Amino acid sequence: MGISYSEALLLIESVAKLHRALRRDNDAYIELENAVGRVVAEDIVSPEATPAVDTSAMDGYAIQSHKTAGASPQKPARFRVLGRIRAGEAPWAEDRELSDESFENDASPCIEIMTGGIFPAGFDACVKYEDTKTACRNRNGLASEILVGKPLLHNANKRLAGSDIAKGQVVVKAGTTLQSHHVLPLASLGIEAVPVVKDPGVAVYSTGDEFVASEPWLPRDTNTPYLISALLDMSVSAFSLGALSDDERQVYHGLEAALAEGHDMILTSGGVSKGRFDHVASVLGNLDGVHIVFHGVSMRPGHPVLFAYMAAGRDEAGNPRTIVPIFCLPGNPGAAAACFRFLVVPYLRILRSQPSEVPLIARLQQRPSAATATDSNMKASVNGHSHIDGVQPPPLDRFQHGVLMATEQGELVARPSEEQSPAKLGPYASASCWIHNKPLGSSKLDAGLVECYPISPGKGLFPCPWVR
Ligand SMILES: Nc1nc2c(c(=O)[nH]1)N[C@H]1C(S)=C(S)[C@@H](COP(=O)(O)OP(=O)(O)OC[C@H]3O[C@@H](n4cnc5c(N)ncnc54)[C@H](O)[C@@H]3O)O[C@H]1N2
Ligand code: MOO
Repeated sequence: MGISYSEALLLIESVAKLHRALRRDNDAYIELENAVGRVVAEDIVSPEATPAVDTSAMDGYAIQSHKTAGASPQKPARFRVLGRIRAGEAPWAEDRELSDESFENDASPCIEIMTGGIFPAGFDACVKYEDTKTACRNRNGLASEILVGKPLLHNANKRLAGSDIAKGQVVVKAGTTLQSHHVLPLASLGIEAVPVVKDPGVAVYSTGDEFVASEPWLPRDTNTPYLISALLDMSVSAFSLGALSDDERQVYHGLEAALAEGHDMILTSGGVSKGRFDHVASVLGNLDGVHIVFHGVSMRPGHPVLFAYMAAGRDEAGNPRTIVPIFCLPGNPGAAAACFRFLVVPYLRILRSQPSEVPLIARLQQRPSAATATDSNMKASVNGHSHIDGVQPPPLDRFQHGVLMATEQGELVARPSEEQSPAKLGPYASASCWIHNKPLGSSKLDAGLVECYPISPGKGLFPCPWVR
């Protein structure tokens, strides 16, 4: 009958945490530009405050704002231009050569300044060119005196030193998957290399005679290409080990070889249910050092799923030196996909120090026919197990693919795909989310609300077409 999905997650978490602790030494620094897609291993802390100095946010004139108090178009404040500051120039020095113009009236000083120019000491605001009038020009035709027709606030159009990132601030948290937008603050701090988690290498086997041969009447292997691409989508290295036939000895030698090859994880699909040629569970039970954690989870699809690990070597404290987790996913492609998304992905996230995913909460748009069919299924059989033995099965978690949409009222709505059979793959082409229907009474959500996750594990954003 297996265990509940929440129990399975707890077991996965405990193995993954131990595995993570054993791999921590492999974290390394890599160049910022090459780190996009990688998971940050430890908090990245700002070594300094930015910007380093006060700069101008506009092209115009650095002035003392109090000199504009009471200014109006009829009674503008008058400034004489002492000089010019460009971006990239050293800070304005008091004794720098000033304009040789002689001024006939009692104007206040100002300095022409370009966006990004270092703000000169003693001036506290920048008046944009557009808000000034030129009163006099020098021999070169440049403004030597300007008029300002409205009051300016203290610090207007000025970027203050330290106003962006503070020294010691955590800029990117450990567990973040680095994306290009993170490069903006990191590059501004001069950070050229970042600490990243060593990505695991995952080996993938298909099982089944139907995938060893190639005949027109045989189905195509969909699970291995899917698993490889979903792993790559998460920036995890993935290798196909091909297909194993439904022969017990072949399965044994195939798994034994994969375990010896030093992969960080092994995924198989097929051969874990109750069929006469389903050898994966019995083979794993006979392999040295392999411990089966669970076989069977009360989830739909995917209930035959198996999770095991091989522990190798022991340190002085008795902890294994290496752990190789083995997820044996059910053969039906929809079941393999759901088990990957909701059992393997949580394991990989812990292994890479990523926080657990936070679902979007949406209103479930249930079709009347679907609700009736689900209810009757649930009554007849939970999880493929009938109640004839009188033992109550664990509560059932259901995972459906579908589309997540936002209404014009701003409400998120999850619409399950019409067809949810684990052998039908057409609906995946238009699905954008997984919908997690928790067992009755186990969800903290209001009735009618469900948790939704991106259909692709590596993407944090949902495509959200508007409902028309
Ligand atoms: N008596 C029972 N029979 C079945 C049960 C059960 O509880 N009692 N569970 C059903 C469920 S649910 C699933 S899911 C499947 C899983 O079975 P296996 O993991 O043993 O998978 P296979 O028997 O090898 O294959 C099942 C099905 O999936 C196709 N398949 C397998 N691998 C691939 C692949 N790489 N790419 C595409 N398709 C694949 C395979 O051809 C079969 O059609 O068991 C049910 N039976
Ligand atoms: O794992 Mo099966 O495909 O639940 O239906």
